[in-house]
Amino acid sequence: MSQFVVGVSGGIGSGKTTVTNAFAKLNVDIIDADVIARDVVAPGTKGLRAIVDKFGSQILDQGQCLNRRALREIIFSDEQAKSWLNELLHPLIRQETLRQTIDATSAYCMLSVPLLIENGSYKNVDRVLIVDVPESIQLTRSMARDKAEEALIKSIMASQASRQQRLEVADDVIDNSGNESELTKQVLALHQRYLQFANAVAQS
Ligand SMILES: CC(C)(COP(=O)(O)OP(=O)(O)OC[C@H]1O[C@@H](n2cnc3c(N)ncnc32)[C@H](O)[C@@H]1O)[C@@H](O)C(=O)NCCC(=O)NCCS
Ligand SMILES: Nc1ncnc2c1ncn2[C@@H]1O[C@H](COP(=O)(O)OP(=O)(O)OP(=O)(O)O)[C@@H](O)[C@H]1O
Repeated sequence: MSQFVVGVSGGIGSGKTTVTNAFAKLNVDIIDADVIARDVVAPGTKGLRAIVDKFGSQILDQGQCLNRRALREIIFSDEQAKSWLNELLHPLIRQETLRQTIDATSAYCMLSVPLLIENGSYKNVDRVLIVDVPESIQLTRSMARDKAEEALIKSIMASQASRQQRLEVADDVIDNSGNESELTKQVLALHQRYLQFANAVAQS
């Protein structure tokens, strides 16, 4: 198991995946809750069976996989449906996240969790890294990436912690309002810092 765990979070479209991809290039093991959230509803899983029982087979696409866009539109306009989905998936995601964290072998590893603040899991990591951009950038980048309506992205943002709440628990902040080369500089500096922390823990 890695000696040191950095929890990474940020609102929708802030750049978590872009940031963790940059750390992965430096051979840091990444455990990504969004990726795990997809695995636990893959065809044949009990997660997908429960979703089909609840919403009917119209929630599947033609290839019998989960139609994620359709489910996204349901849960971010129906509070009860969102709570139901969270209660189904969050324990499954937590269990698999823990398993992958134990398996990580890099000097330090990164746990990328969109809801790190909301679900309290920031208390279980050694350090909290927040990827920060103004809300206007979250909105434009998410809309461009997902070809989504402004109202949908705004309703997802409203269901997440605020920028202020995230910054309050941050140990480190990446400002991702600039271009990718400005991002890379910040990643390289933090990588050196995290290696030092991991070494200090290993020697203690
Ligand atoms: C609703 C789903 C099917 C939409 O899938 P889609 O491929 O369109 O989006 P994706 O999974 O890439 O999520 C995009 C972003 O939406 C936000 N988001 C997703 N789920 C939630 C949630 N339950 N609450 C608040 N924000 C969320 C996060 O910022 C996430 O990074 C999917 O997000 C999902 O299964 N959500 C429930 C599980 C969950 O809470 N995942 C995120 C935290 S682990
Ligand atoms: N510095 C940047 N400049 C321009 N575009 C960027 C930058 N960083 C990220 N992006 C783009 O913004 C979009 C959102 O980034 P990314 O997918 O990494 O965010 P995320 O936090 O993982 O999002 P989500 O919460 O929705 O999973 C992507 O299309 C990405 O390519």
